[in-house]
Order: sequence, then C-alpha cells, then structure tokens
Amino acid sequence: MAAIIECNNITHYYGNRLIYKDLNFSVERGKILGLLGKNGTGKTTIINILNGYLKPYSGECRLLGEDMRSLSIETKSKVGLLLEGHVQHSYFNIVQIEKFYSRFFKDWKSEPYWDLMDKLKVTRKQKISTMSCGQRSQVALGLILAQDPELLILDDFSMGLDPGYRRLFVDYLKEYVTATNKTVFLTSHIIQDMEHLIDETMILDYGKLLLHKPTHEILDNFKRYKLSDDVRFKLDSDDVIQNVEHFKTHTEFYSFDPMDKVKQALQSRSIDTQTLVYESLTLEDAFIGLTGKY
Ligand SMILES: Nc1ncnc2c1ncn2[C@@H]1O[C@H](COP(=O)(O)OP(=O)(O)OP(=O)(O)O)[C@@H](O)[C@H]1O
Repeated sequence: MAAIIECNNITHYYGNRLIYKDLNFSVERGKILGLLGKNGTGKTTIINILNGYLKPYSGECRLLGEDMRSLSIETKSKVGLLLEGHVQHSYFNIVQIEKFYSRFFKDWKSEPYWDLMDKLKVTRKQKISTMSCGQRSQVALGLILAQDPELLILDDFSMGLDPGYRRLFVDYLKEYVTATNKTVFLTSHIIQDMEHLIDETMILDYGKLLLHKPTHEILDNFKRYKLSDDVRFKLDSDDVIQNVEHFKTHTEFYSFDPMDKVKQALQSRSIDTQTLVYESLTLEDAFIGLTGKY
C-alpha cells in the first residue's frame, strides 16, 4: 500500500545550524502518527516542510504520492492543516465561517462541523474572536473535518486547552479517524493525551530521529529498571541499558530488552542483579526515559 506521507533523507539547516540530517519516515493510510520531541527539536519545521511552507536543505517528501514542492490544488484540498489551533477570520460567527469555508472545498461535509459545534457552549451569533481558546480550537477542528481531507496535519493542537477540551478533541478525532480511515500526522507536548490516540510514535531528538515505533510496542516493551546499591558502582549506557541515573540509594535505567537480557548485560559487568526490578511506563515516562529530563 502506498504511503500517505513519505519523506526521504530530509536534512535541514537554519543558517549554519543543523536541525536534522537524513530523516526518513513514512505514514501509511489510516494511521495516526504522533511526532514528539523536546522544545526546539524541529517538529514545526517538519510540519512546515510537509505542507510546503519550507523547502528543506535537501531530501524530498511525497504527500498522497505527490512531491511536496509541486502539490496540485487537488492534493492540497485533501490535506487539512491546523497550526497551533488557530482560526483565521475570527470576525465571523460559526454560521458565517462555515459558509465561507464551504465555498473552497468541493467535498465539503457540514455534519461533523455542526456535530462538534453543538457540543460547545456558544451561541450561533457569537463572534469567534470572543470565544475561549478551547472553543476556537474546536471550531478549527470542525472546519478541518468538514473539508473531508484524506490527511490531517495538526501542529500543537492541545496548546492552551483545558483537560476537558483536550479530551473532547482527542475522543472526537479518534472516533472520526477510525470511522473514516483518515491519516493523521500530529504534534503535541501533552503526551498523556497521546497514549490512547496515536498508533505510531516518532520521537525527535536534537539533530536526529530517535525512534519511530508502534505506540503499543513502546508501552509493552520499554521498562524502567531499578537496582538498589549497597555497593557503589558506575554504570554506563549502551544499546541494552539506556539513560542511567545514579541516586543515593539506587540506580535507575531504561531498556527495551527483557529482564533476562538486562540481567546478562549487568552480570557481564560483574554487577549483582539480586535487587533488580522493573516497572511498566506510561508514554510520558517512556518519553522521558528515551530523551532524558533536561
Ligand atoms: N526561521 C527560522 N530561522 C532560524 N531558526 C529557526 C527558524 N525557525 C525555527 N528555528 C529554530 O529551529 C529550531 C527548531 O524549531 P521548531 O519550531 O521546528 O521546533 P519545535 O520542535 O516545533 O519546538 P517547540 O516544541 O518549542 O514548538 C529551534 O531552535 C528554532 O529556534
């Protein structure tokens, strides 16, 4: 099956500063991919490359099979874009803006828009500029869903939303995408919302792609290990043992490998493994385990 997004060897610099080198990834139809990363790792840069606002230093991306540098109007109309939850034309009310947008999209479907608007505590005459941040973001989502795009690109959709609106957004999006087999590429810093939403997790680190895996593989396999230290030792990270932190009474590290392999790795360094235990992680804990706290 052809990928909906396919990026090959994307390298980008701002001036002399390398943002990333040779980034490769693809997203299949019907998947929700979450791009996670610390501040400034280049998430918005990728979004801007994908939607054609920014030309990468080198490499190429294809959206719905077309080169991003020369997307046809038809392909552009199949991509719904939400940038930090903004709605343009905020002097309109929700009736006026729906009418305005509907003229630009030949496959306009107003049901999902009104379905979502009916959940908001706003009147039909209220200008969007007077709505709360969360309400404005639902209007933006509703307008995108009504475009009936094949691909939704959502940058930092959770910005400024309270937990209730975040949940509304996530639940509505998940249900809609599952029912319609749409593809979604999104970024967010609220990783606890991502856990039940994204099928695939992609984590950016400074300069490179750290990981791209099915979310369930991370949740099933990536664990935090603890070892009580009666005897002091210094443990360095390697392929099996990641992100080691020494505390006063114990040592913590993370691993994708099962207990027996982790034990072997420790024993090969003459470390006693009798006190070794592990715990399962939320996606947010896994993110910290993979990228570090600072
Ligand atoms: N037009 C630009 N000119 C120079 N540097 C830029 C430009 N745009 C972004 N940067 C820098 O590139 C890096 C990546 O920025 P980007 O906005 O893509 O990161 P991000 O991962 O989306 O960050 P955040 O999570 O804070 O939104 C940052 O250090 C930023 O300062």
